[in-house]
Amino acid sequence: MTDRVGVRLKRLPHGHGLELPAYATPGAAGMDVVAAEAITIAPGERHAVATGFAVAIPEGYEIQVRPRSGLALKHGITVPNTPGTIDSDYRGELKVIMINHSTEDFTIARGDRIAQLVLAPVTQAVWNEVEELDATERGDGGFGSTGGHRKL
Ligand SMILES: O=c1ccn([C@H]2C[C@H](O)[C@@H](COP(=O)(O)OP(=O)(O)OP(=O)(O)O)O2)c(=O)[nH]1
Ligand SMILES: [Mg+2]
Repeated sequence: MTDRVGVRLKRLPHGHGLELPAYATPGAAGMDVVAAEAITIAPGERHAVATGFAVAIPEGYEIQVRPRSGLALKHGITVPNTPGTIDSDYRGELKVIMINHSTEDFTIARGDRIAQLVLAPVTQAVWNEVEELDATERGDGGFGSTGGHRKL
């Protein structure tokens, strides 16, 4: 059974009349979020698209702003800072940064589903500074040290 967590949401004046972010299917991880403004994003350009609402996420959670795969595959439209981070103490308008990686203008109408929001638990780290770290088989090998993407 999926956990459900209440999140306070405040519509801003330009958000009235819009659909609230919603899960498209019962098992969806993300809520599709709609644009509160109409905008055309030219090739290579980016824009912080208004959503028309602000939220107060419970402490211990964040919202991740993720791209929609359909927009990415069909139109080259994605979220350059994916996953965008909405902090639990942020009270400003939630915005979706979108970038057009295609060679054609991409037009967003008010009410279009532009991205998805995932509520996720947050664990904060506390540093325990030490002189030496424990040894491992990998050690400091990284960035392809175990081999490339294709076995020759
Ligand atoms: O896609 C995003 C990313 C961020 N934000 C808002 C909510 C978030 O809590 C705040 C700060 O985001 P982040 O920490 O990613 O940006 P920053 O560049 O570190 O700015 P700041 O110094 O304000 O933390 O901006 C959005 O509305 N959409
Ligand atoms: Mg920050």
